[in-house]
Amino acid sequence: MAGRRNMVFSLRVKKLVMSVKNSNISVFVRVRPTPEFAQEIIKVGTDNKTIDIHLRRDHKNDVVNNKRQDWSFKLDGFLHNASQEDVYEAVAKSVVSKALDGYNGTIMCYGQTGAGKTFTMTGATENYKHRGIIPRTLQQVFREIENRPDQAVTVRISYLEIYNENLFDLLSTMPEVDINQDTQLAIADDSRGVFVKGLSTHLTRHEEDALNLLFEGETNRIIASHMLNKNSSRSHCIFTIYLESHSRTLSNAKYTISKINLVDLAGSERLGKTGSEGQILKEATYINKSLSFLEQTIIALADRSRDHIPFRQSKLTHALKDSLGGNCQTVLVANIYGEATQIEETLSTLRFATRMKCIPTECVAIEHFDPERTVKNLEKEIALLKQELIKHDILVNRTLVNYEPLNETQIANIKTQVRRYLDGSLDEIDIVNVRQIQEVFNQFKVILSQQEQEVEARLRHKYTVMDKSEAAAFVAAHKAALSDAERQLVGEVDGHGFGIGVAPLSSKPTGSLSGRKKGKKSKDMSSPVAKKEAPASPAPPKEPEVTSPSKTNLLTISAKEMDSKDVLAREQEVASVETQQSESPPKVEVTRPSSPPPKMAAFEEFKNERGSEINRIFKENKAILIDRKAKMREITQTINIIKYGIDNTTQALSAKAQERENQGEYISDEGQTIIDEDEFNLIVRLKDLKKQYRAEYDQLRGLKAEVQYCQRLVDQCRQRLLTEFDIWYNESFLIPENVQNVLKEGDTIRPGLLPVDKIVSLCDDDQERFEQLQHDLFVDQPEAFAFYSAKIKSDQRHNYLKAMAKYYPMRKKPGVITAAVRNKPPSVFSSA
Ligand SMILES: Nc1ncnc2c1ncn2[C@@H]1O[C@H](COP(=O)(O)OP(=O)(O)OP(=O)(O)O)[C@@H](O)[C@H]1O
Repeated sequence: MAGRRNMVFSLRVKKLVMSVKNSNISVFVRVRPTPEFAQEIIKVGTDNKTIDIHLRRDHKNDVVNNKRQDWSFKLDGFLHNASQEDVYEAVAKSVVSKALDGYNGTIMCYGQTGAGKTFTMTGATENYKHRGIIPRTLQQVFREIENRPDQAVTVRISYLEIYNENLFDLLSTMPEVDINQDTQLAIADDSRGVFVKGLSTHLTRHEEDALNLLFEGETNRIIASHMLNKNSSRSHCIFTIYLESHSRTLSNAKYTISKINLVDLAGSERLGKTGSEGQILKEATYINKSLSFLEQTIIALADRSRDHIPFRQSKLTHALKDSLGGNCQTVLVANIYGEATQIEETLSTLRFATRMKCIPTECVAIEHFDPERTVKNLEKEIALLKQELIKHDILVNRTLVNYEPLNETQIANIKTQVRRYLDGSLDEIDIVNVRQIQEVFNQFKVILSQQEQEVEARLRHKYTVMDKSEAAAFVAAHKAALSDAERQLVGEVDGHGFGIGVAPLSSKPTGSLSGRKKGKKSKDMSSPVAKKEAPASPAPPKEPEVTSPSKTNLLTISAKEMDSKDVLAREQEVASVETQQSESPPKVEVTRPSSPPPKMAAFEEFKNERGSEINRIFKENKAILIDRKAKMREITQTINIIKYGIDNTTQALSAKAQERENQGEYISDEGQTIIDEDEFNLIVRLKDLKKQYRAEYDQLRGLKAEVQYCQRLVDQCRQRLLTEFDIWYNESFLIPENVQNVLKEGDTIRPGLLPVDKIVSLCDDDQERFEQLQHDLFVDQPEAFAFYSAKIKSDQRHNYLKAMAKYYPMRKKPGVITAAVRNKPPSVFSSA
């Protein structure tokens, strides 16, 4: 479990996992030498790994378990009467060796007080042979370092004591430790793993340095036990060796970090047995607690289904978090007494050891990368590759190619080249190197994105942008409203369905059934519908003045063209309006009809009025379409005639050939077949016919493309005409004029695009109030009219904007661009 968690960690920090070793914690049992070894009770298997405990019923300790007599434990080795060296060989040697390869290692001694834990871990100082695992480990570490000349290994050491849940730095007395530093130790746990905050670590270059630290720690342990009145054997001690191994080859940026924890646990005997009290009781309580937490942690670690491991329950388990299985080679030495009298604690120790053995390990060596070395290596590599490239260029006669990053001048040059290439003044852009190619593409991208922005800006300027749902609603409404007119008035390709007449804006009729504002727009009161609604029309409509472009050129309604036409038209109209305002006598005010006219009649008027220009284009395009179709028919007929001629001639030739065959062929001296004149003429004719056929067919193909193109233009015109009509109709008959006036200043929305019911309902109340005010004020205070009028208009405007709030964002969003062109005159809402 812990191993899996460690794996996740290592991947997160992007280190390289060299190899994974899956196994369990190794457990050895070491018996303290005794002449009274209980041979009948403790039996060791021939494999030296199996330990059987057999208790006789009459044994005085059978109170331990009077039901069970036999226990069997399977461990990794039984060390009886083993020398310190043998113990080290069996327990520690490979762990230490692996630590230098980057694997973490932990060796731990567990057992009852006096069973030999400290002897095993630290050993005795009187006799060199009795030195324990720690001094031997230090020796092995420095020897192995000496044997690895290609590696630069740094060794650091710390020594921690945990006594009654308090942490002590056993090396805090070393001269290099800053005594002013906060000595409060705390176990911390972050992405680097577990460490003790405030614990001093000491760089050591020799075995002797390291041993000094060990002894300093041991001494401090004893002194502290006197000063603080604590029993040194009642604490847990963790001696840690930190290793960091770099390659001496500078080009190798990989390095490993590992640590070896050497743990001497406090005596594990049970509280009840000691019958202790006071200080001893307190110590025993802490030890028991921490050891039982250790046991719980071990049980949890052994259970692969457990997600949570209670490491933080005690200082000991927390400090050993990354040393108990997981990404660590862990070895436990279970120290026991050999005497029968201690069998109870021996059994307890063996049970603990067996549980420990179940903890899985997934030991991983992690390679780190030294960033400085990596950068240096890459720089070297780049320099080398550049040299290679220069040599290569010389060999293929490509001199003076620069591989450095492009400077601003070079980029500007490339930009100019790309622009010239795009406008056609440069045929090719010579390839120089990869950087230049990349910059060329980059410039293409820049230009493309600039153009996209420009196009979008132009479209936004020209069209009202609606979001899709609005557009769909609009189209549906549009279709419904115009279905009658559409069926009857548009869509006939022969051109008879439209009353097309083009009236220049300057010569617009003066009256209109739409009853629009005086001076804003000419009114055509002579239209049939208008006559019904307003019979006193003052002027008949003028004949439209057609200024058609050359018939040989197709008329398109590309956005650009329409723009220019619209601008021209608007300018003309403005001029016309100004002229009317300054020169013409005031026209008779024509009021808007109380109910909107039928759309069919209105459409006729529209085509003569605002829609005249587009109607003209539509008509001309359709005329061209009809002409091209007629030509297509003609050519098709011609082709059919030629085909008929080809078939006949081919038949005649076959007959001639058959005749020749029947009569016997004449062969010339050169071996060629001789034919008569008729046959010769037939061949010539067939050739001519085929030539004609090909020519006519090519012409037909061209015409076909032309017809398709014309058809598209006609369709576009038709659609545009309908859309404009719709807007015009709404503005002219459905949307109250005051609403249009109010919105005139806002100038960004055309009312023809909005659902009419919404517009009307917006201003009903305001309109009523306004009329009432007008009435009252004109009577009493005519001079206040402007003020109140402005106020009312402002209120109306705000009401409108409030109601329209939901329409505003949609114009900012990219969406469907509708054909509601804003720059067609005259609309109080339209703007260029
Ligand atoms: N294998 C051994 N060979 C010789 N002497 C030993 C051996 N094991 C233990 N002893 C001796 O037994 C005594 C108690 O051993 P030690 O202090 O190592 O026990 P301990 O388990 O560490 O006890 P504590 O829990 O009190 O620290 C010491 O005097 C030690 O020298």
